Amino acid sequence: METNASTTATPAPLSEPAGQEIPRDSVNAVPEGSEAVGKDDSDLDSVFDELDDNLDDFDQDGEGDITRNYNRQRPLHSNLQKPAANTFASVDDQMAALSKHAGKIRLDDVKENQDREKDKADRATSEQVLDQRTRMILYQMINRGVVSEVHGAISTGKEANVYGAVAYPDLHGAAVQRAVKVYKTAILSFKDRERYITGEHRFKSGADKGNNRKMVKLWAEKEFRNLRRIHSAAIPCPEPIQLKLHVLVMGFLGDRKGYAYPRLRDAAIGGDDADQLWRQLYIQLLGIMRRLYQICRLVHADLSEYNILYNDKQLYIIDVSQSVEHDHPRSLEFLRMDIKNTGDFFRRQGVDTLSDRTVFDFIIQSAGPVEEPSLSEIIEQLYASRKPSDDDETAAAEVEVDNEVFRNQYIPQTLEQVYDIEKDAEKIGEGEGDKLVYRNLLADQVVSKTAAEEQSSGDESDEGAALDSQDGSDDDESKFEKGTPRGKRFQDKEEKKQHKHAVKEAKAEKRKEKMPKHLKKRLVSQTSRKK
Ligand SMILES: Nc1ncnc2c1ncn2[C@@H]1O[C@H](COP(=O)(O)OP(=O)(O)OP(=O)(O)O)[C@@H](O)[C@H]1O
Ligand SMILES: [Mg+2]
Repeated sequence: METNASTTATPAPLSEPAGQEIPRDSVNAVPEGSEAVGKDDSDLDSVFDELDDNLDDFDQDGEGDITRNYNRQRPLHSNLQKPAANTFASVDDQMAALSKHAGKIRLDDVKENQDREKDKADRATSEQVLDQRTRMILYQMINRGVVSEVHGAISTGKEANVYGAVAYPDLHGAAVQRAVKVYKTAILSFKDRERYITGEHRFKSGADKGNNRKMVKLWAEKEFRNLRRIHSAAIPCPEPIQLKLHVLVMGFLGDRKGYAYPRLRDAAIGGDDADQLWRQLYIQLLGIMRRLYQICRLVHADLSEYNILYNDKQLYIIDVSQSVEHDHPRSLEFLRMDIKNTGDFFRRQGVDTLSDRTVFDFIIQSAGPVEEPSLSEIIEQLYASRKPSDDDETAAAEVEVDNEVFRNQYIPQTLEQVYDIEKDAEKIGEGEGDKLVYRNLLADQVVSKTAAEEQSSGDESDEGAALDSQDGSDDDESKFEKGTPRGKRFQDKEEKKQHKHAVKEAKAEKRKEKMPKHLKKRLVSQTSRKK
């Protein structure tokens, strides 16, 4: 049956079925460090190593509709490869069969965004731009109906190209736009990206620096998983649709004609109420950042006006391949960078921004709401509680100074990294724990697990599961306000306020006397080590 030697050498099919962990170390039959693409058939084995999962692929992430639609659509694809035939076909045969889709990849069909400068050189045929493996993956996706046609590049970047695509998920339905992100496999810039992977528990096996192709696959995987989480948390972002090696298909953020929404940087926001809208968008973004952190347990780590798309008063988060878990050893540092970059941008638009420190605390503080409109209300309260200054200029200068200090402050991520534990412990003992930059991470703040964490804990194996936190923010808060009686008895506002005040005072009193257990433990062990 198998006449072709290269097929005999094909490794056992590695499937990436629906909603399951994507294998971290899936082995491609690619020699280490090999970058030449399409040299021989064995090089394409990894593309064809999932021959029998044609239909399963559609069922990921609760994409049951797509499966149904696809099945309904099957008669249309009269010349579809049958899974059984597929399984035994040689790579050559499959390539020949799939190549019939060549005409459906028309990269010269570029939808240019008026605001985006696009070089003529970007327009190119798929043969010139896409390597053979990428083309095969796209043909396979076309064969399976994930996309029907791939059009021109929406963006050509250093690390990835994003193409517009069209799909017909419904038999007689309208076309839907999709975006296909193709990571470039022969790039060096991925090398600096290791810092995002190292320390990430989801990628314990780490990055194999010797093999760019594996590295790039890891990035695509990371982006796909992060998108799933973010999308499940109902944070506006592209819907993750399918991943195959270094090719990621996602929902298209743009209009029906195939024009992508502009990046926030290019958004045409003008008119009389522009200032108000910019402020509104700033507040919206702070809420998104908090939700990312608290619900998705992620820090974007490359958040800026370049990785946010804008349409109709709504921000969309994109480009999340480098996003890290909040227990990543450098996540707080990345968060601080995100706060700085986005804050700088909004300040340039004339928005009166909060200080970086205030934003940082707002994002990482586990207590408090994670849903709108409560999020925006809290932010307004943060504005209202700012120290009054004589004039705007003084206020801005003060914020600038505080930002500088904050940006240069050392942020310990774990107690292991606390620079001078004795001194910090003393501060806490003297009731000055509030001055510590990591105060929101101390045991008395992170009471046990937060509601958000409870909701999302264990979702590693079920990333697609809804990280549902839609229930009222009051409920969320109640979980944090340990010991705060709620209900009718406290409905009276004044009484409630007094009670809150009393609890706060009692807590402060307690803090004065009590050193957090883990700090104490560490102190004790340190002292005993010294002896
Ligand atoms: N789902 C999408 N819908 C519409 N446009 C998209 C989508 N995803 C990405 N884009 C467009 O493609 C551009 C690049 O995407 P992205 O930021 O994810 O890639 P990148 O990793 O930054 O690539 P590079 O760093 O190589 O430029 C975005 O600025 C955006 O204009
Ligand atoms: Mg980007």
